[in-house]
Amino acid sequence: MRVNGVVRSQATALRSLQHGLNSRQTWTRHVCLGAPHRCVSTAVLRPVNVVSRDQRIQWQSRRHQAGAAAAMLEQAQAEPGELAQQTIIENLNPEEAKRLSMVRNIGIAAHIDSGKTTATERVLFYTGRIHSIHEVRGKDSVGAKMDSMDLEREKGITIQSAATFCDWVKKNDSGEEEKYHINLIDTPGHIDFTIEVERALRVLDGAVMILCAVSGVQSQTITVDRQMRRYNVPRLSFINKMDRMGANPFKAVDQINHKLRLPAAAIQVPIGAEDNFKGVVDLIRMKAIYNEGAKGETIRETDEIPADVLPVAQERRAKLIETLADVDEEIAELFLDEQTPTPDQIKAAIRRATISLKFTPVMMGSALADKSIQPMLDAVCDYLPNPAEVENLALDRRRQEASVKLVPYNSLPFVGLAFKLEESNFGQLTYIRVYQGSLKRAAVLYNARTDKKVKIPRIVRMHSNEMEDVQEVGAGEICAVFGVDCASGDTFTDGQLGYSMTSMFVPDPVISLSIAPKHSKDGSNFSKAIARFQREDPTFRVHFDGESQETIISGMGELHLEVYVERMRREYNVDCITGQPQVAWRETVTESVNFDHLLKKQTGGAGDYARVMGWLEPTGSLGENKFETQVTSGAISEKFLSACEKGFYQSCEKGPLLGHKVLGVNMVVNDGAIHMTDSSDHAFNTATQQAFRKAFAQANPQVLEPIMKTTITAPTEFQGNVVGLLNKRNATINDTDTSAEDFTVYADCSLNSMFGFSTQLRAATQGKGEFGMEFAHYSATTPQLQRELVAKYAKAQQEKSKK
Ligand SMILES: Nc1nc2c(ncn2[C@@H]2O[C@H](COP(=O)(O)OP(=O)(O)OP(=O)(O)O)[C@@H](O)[C@H]2O)c(=O)[nH]1
Repeated sequence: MRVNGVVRSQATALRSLQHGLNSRQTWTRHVCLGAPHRCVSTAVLRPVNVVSRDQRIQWQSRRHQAGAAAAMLEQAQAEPGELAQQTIIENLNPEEAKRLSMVRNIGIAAHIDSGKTTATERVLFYTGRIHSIHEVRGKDSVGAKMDSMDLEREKGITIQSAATFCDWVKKNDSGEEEKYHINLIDTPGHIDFTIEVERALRVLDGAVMILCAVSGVQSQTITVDRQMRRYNVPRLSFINKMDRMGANPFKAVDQINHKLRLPAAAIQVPIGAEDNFKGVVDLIRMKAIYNEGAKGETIRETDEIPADVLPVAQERRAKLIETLADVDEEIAELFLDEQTPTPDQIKAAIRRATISLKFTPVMMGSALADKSIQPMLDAVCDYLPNPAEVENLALDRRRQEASVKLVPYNSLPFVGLAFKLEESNFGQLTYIRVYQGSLKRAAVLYNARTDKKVKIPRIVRMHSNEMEDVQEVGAGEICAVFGVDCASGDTFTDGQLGYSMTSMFVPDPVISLSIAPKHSKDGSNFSKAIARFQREDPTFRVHFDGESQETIISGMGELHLEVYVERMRREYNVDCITGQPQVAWRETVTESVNFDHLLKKQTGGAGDYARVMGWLEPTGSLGENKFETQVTSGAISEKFLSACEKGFYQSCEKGPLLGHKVLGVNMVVNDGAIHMTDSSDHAFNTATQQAFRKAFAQANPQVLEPIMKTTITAPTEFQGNVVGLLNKRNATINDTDTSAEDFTVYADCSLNSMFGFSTQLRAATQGKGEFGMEFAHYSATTPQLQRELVAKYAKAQQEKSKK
């Protein structure tokens, strides 16, 4: 309570200081509110009227920030979760609150080919960041700004997320122009590049989820939905491709409600559709909005809603209010009192409900036809949170990992997260989200993981593959820095705080293949490329299999690995030979088995002697392996025990059944014996590995296979065919959503059974079906498959040993 007492008295002092500042007192007061002497004292400095007004404001703001910052830090640490950050900021520093209220950090995420890059191109054009529009796979062969990699432009897909920023000038409710600063990340749609979406959503405050007006919620929309939920990201939905034949935005709205189980309502209705799509009606203000000019750059708003659209607009407006009443108390009360909310009340309710993740407002347009992108930008500013409205937590390593709120306040000690690494022509580029404090050029930061100091020589703001140097980046913003050696997901502080932020979810790779450079002269470039890709992409893993003498790369899917092989050729001039893609099998044990193993080689010269005893057992979960020592007799020294531990973990890298990794195994060493001269680290390491192999074979070992959460969507007439395909693959169907036109099946399928599925699905649905897969968990294979795999591996081993 004492802590709270101090905080409360500081808050009171700050309120009176605030009051003083607001009433523009003639004398400044010196305020000191930090530990260890927390004091509030007044001291006459000098009459303010002898300095310029600007300087006075600067002083007041600086002094105010220092005091306020100290109190806020104290409060954020003492009472995590108790005060809304918005309240802290608004109460303590109106200038900071104003700055932050004009910042939006957003991502654009969607199913493949929904138009994310095309929409982003319009956003950049309308905000003046680019001066002409280029299409994805457009005839001018330039390609969209955000698909800067050659391979992206050729394939017409986004492979890497690209960051950019722009300023959007928007009229507020009083008709005044306000400039919003938007940091934007365009993410790939393919599940193979899902880490790009994960890390973007980890650091963004809001997102625009794009859907296709014809296809609605698709398999990858469901994955993106899951990812947005994982990081609590509020979102707007934008139904794109309203110009396409068969566009049906209301079907998509229903699907968001039913398939994603997220309350959604249209806040616009279309004027015309398909070729005749002209614009939208804003249901909040009941105005028709049209894009005019060669590239839709001029917005014309009118009160005249076409007569044929008016009934739909009225009906959908009523539906919007009804949906809001379900998720917002203020609207619910008005609804119960049979009052019609005002446009301001509706907007405020949409903002509250969107930020609290209870609702998504749905907009519609056509990026390709340059329609309705500007209202989407207005909505980003109106309904998505600013950095101060999002709760970001860190763990305080100096206080038993207590969780603390980060406050996006420039004068607080710096905390930032390195969320993405990228090699550039000027060296390694590290993308950082600044959560607290500001980042200045030449600042010295500490890496919370390694405790190493780094100096920041250069800070840039990214605009796809171009960059703009800046001296400082404020709290709540996104930037990139050069010259920082770190891993993706590292936290940086200025050394004052022992904070560390939780990182993003990194899915396990599920597919692997062997790879080698075609020509031995390319060895060094090959290694360089492999090292770089691994540093940049945590889902791309590489290991060298000593036995087969092969380099094995693993990733999220065939396309993922294909892209890296292709990038080696283009960017490093290395042609590669690759093996067949293989499932990333795992191995485990299902029973507990005791072991007592003696390694004894004492025939002349220095010998090897080590005896290890204990047991091998399943950990109970298919997670990390564990090694325990319970040697009470002193039979094995600590030094040799750590050699045993090493031997155990080495064994887990290459399981005895198939040579794949071992999961969920616990090895306990509780006794053993040493020899005065012949025992060594090497002997204990080897003895442990031998004991492991023997015990593993007796502990009813089991091959595990990756099970994929699979979502398949197709027109309803093909439901029977699709279910038939799944049954053939022994899939477990968990759920089905059926509508008049299409259906979605949610199933668990083993990855091994899904090779070639896309071709068969295409054949079974006349090319109209699509599917998405995401790793769910490992599960035991059938005994028959296990026998086949083990036999195949044993045969391959025998052949190798004959050579
Ligand atoms: N008819 C129509 N086509 C569109 C529209 N927006 C985008 N497209 C087309 O859809 C295709 C995919 O567009 P992209 O912008 O690359 O889609 P994306 O979501 O960024 O794609 P990935 O990042 O690869 O998942 C391109 O051929 C676009 O020209 C639209 O509003 N109407």
